[in-house]
Amino acid sequence: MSELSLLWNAESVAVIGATEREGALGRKPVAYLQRYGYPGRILPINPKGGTILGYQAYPSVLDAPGPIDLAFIVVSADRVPAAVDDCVAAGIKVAIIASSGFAETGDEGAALQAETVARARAGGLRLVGPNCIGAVGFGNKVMATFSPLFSAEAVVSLEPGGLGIVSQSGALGFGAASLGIERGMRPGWVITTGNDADVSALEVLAELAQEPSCTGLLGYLENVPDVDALRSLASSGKPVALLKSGRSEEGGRAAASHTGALATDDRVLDAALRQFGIVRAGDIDELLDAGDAFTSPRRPKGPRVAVVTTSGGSGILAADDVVAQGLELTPLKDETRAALAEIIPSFGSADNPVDITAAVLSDPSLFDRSLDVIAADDTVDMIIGCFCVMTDGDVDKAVRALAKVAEKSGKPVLVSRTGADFLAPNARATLREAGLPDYPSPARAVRAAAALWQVSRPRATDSLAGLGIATPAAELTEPELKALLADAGLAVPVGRVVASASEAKAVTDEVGGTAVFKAVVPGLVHKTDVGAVKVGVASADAADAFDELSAFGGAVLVEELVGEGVELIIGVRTSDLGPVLTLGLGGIFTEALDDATSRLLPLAPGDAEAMVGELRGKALLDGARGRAAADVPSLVRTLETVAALVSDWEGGFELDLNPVRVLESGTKVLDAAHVIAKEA
Ligand SMILES: CC(=O)SCCNC(=O)CCNC(=O)[C@H](O)C(C)(C)COP(=O)(O)OP(=O)(O)OC[C@H]1O[C@@H](n2cnc3c(N)ncnc32)[C@H](O)[C@@H]1OP(=O)(O)O
Repeated sequence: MSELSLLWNAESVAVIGATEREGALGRKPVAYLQRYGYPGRILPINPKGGTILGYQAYPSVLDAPGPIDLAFIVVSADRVPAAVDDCVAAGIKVAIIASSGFAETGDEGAALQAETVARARAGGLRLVGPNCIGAVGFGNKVMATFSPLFSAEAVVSLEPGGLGIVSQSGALGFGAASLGIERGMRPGWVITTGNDADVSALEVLAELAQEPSCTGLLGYLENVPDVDALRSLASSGKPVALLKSGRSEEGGRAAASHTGALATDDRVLDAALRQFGIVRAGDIDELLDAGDAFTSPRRPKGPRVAVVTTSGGSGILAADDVVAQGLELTPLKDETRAALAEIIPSFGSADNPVDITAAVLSDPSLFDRSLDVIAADDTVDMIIGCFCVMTDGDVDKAVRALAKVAEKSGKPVLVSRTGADFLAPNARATLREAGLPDYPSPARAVRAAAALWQVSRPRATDSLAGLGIATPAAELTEPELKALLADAGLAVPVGRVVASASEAKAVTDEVGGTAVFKAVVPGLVHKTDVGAVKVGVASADAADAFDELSAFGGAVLVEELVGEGVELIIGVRTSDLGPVLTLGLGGIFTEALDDATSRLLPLAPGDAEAMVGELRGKALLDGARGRAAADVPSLVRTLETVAALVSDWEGGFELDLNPVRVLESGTKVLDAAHVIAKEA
């Protein structure tokens, strides 16, 4: 058992700063442990000793009978380091520091925090917090918190479930948990980690994921997550949704390259979470909605959705959302549609979204018959039932049919129910008991379905091999970089650096009589903007072009004029999460088009192909408007080669291949720049 799991398995809890003083935060953990019937030992710590809420109090953890599994520290910040020393001396392995007054307050608090963490680490004590509201493991009734949530009757009588909620923000964590409980969710754990000074929220999530009874995890993070911890969390196989604040920092980071502008840390996090099969929630509702979807044990085998509705309007809204969320609205098989046409009234629709109409209210068998046919269609991976105003009686009938079909088919069934609770006061409970996630709008139901697909889709685990080419020691000029790219197996234009006008003419003739001339000036990234590139120089003009570009003070590169194709950018930059590969459409116009996709490296098989597929303008590669199709397989190989090339490079660089031109046959890197980032 890892020490972190003591947060919910502790058989003894010391409350340092426990007091009987009414209203004091140090009273609450003792009162909650007592009220919830904590079966372990409760050890109030207070210099005055005596008894607190009937329990023997001790002046220090060193005076209390050991072993002590968990300490909850709730004394003023200046007293915390000494309390931590005592915990170390008493052999305690995990302490929660609820006290505020640390890094969140400024430099002095940060120093106090660093000192506290250093003492704990030296003594083998893990610290949760400071500036948090504690941790709760419902199963073992470990209520190490002062959150007022636990004084509510609804929570005292809560039967614990398998959902874990972990939040850096204490108030938000318990606030979200309270909203979840109000909906009927049954969390098993709520853990808050405050400043994440030692133990991070992500580490707690990864630890909870190891609990056999944990069925899903929701997290709120403020810090940029550690990529290895994310990977290990993802590899647990438990469904996870994360809400990460700080999106607005997007674009705030100054970047030397186009890739830097396209792959901001927030976008990289989006890409990483997608890659790892973790849901990124946009707000608290979405987080809880995903949590509700996770509680159903059924997982979709694919992204194809059938919408069944009694309301044409909500069916159409759901269909729009299915597409917007990247799911697929299955057209259904011919035989399914034919069978539905026999069942559904003529004013309904046997096409997806399937409208069984309000006639179902007088003939509930319509539910069973139509759902049976839909669920049996193997082009259907998930079913979303969209209903509007319903009474409890209507809900009962729908739920019976929906639960039966979910059970029989093993396919997830989600419900959108647009109508007030006062019309159907028992509906929420009925749906929850039947294991059917229930949402107030088609958009929220579909978003939850997308979350379910995100955590269920197969993920490649192997990664592609590296090429073993070492990090360039310094920023390379374009010809040097192209030579390195060519060594790695990438196609670059034929050509070379020339030393004289006559050599410039000779190379122009060698490459076909018309060439591209470029000034080679170290540090000059956007050459076209300053006239340092001449495209389509004829042999007769080679000498003049050479003289003109020599004026930039560097060497001159003469290259073949590469034919028409689709221009893209391929870039790699190191982010807080590690190296990230970005593919963007548009070459030099890529920032304006903002059509880009990223993956953390290393790539797994299939990733490069998926990236190409994610471009909104992918149709350009397929040969839009009568143009020849571009060589997509060669583009995929190019991406994989770039990923393999940089796999052994150390952090702190940006590599821009821009433009990369995909031809009818082959893909060529027309220009490339390598920048060593100022701050690695
Ligand atoms: C909101 C969010 O989302 S996250 C933020 C979460 N955290 C918070 O909100 C906490 C904010 N408040 C604080 O940080 C405060 O400093 C608190 C609540 C931790 C402590 O407040 P104070 O009452 O000033 O603490 P203080 O250190 O004086 O003592 C508390 C009790 O511990 C006792 N105590 C003092 N020293 C010790 C010690 N070394 N060991 C044990 N008990 C001690 C005190 O005697 C007192 O008990 P008493 O009232 O019976 O005499």
